[in-house]
Amino acid sequence: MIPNVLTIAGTDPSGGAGVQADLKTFSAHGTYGMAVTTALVAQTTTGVSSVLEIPASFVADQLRTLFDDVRVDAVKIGMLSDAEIIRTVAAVLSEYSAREIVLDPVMVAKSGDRLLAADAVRALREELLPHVDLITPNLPEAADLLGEVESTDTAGMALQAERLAALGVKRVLLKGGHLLGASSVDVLHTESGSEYLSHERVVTSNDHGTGCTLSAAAAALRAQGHDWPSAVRAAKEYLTGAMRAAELLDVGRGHGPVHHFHRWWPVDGAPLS
Ligand SMILES: Nc1ncnc2c1ncn2[C@@H]1O[C@H](COP(=O)(O)OP(=O)(O)OP(=O)(O)O)[C@@H](O)[C@H]1O
Ligand SMILES: Cc1ncc(CO)c(N)n1
Repeated sequence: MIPNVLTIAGTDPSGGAGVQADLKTFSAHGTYGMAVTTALVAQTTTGVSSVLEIPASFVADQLRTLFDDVRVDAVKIGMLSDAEIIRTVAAVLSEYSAREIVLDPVMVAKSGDRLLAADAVRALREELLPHVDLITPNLPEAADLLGEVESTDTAGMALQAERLAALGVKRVLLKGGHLLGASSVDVLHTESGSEYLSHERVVTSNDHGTGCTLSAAAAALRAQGHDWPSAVRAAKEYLTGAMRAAELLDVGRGHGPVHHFHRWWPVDGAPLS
C-alpha cells in the first residue's frame, strides 16, 4: 500500500520551497502527497514580496475535512505564520491523534524575509513541540527556540540539540547548512544519543528550499516504515543528490531550487535499495 503523506505549509509559486517542494519530494519517494495551506506567499528565488495568511479557522477546516476522509501516515509541518495558526494545527492534530509528525520550524526565508511572527516562537515551543516526533531547526531557529546565541561549530550544535530535546521533543535534527566548511554537517539527537550526519558541501547557488526538502523526505521515508534515524539519514542523502542534480536546472536569478529526481521509485517495494 502506498503511504499517504501530508504537508501543512505555505506556498512558493517558483516551486522551490514550501508546499510545492514538499509535494515533489513526496512523489519522488513514491508516496502519495497531500497539502493543507497556511499562507499564500508571493516569492521566488530572489525573495518574498508579500504574504496572504489563511485564516486559522480555514486551516482547521482544511485539516478536519481531510482527516475525516483520508488515512494520514505521516505529517510534515512547515511555515505556520503566526501563533493562532500554530495553536489551531496543534489542536486539530491532537484531536485526530495524528502520528509520525516532522516539524520544520520555519521562521525566516533564505532571502532574510520573516515567515513566522516574532511573538509566535513561544507558541511553537510550548504548544506544538510536545506533539512532534522530529524537529528540524537550522542554526538561527535552534537559537531562537532556546533563547540562546547561535552555535558556531558542530560541538556547540550537539549541545544545543540535546537542550532542544530537553524541551520535550523526542528527536532533533539540528541543521548546519549555515556553517561554512568543506562538509555540510547536521546533528541528529535521539533517545539513543547524538550522531553527526556529514555530507560533502555542494558548491551551488541552488539552496532554496533545502530545509523543506529534507523534512518532507524524512516524513515520506518514515511513512514507508523506516525507523527515524534511517529515515533522517536517507533524507539527507536524497537532499545532497537533489542539490547536485540542480545543476541541470535554470530557474530564476537568486537562490535557485533543488531538483527532485525520482530516485527511489518503489517498483520493487524496496525504496532504499
Ligand atoms: N551547500 C550544501 N551542500 C550540501 N548540503 C547542504 C548545503 N547547504 C545546506 N545543506 C544541507 O541542507 C539542509 C538544510 O540546511 P539549512 O541549514 O540551510 O536549512 P534551512 O535554512 O532550514 O533551509 P531553507 O530555509 O532553505 O529551507 C541541511 O541538511 C544542510 O546540511
Ligand atoms: C512557504 C515557505 N516555506 C519555507 C521556506 C523556507 O525555505 C520558504 N522560503 N517558503
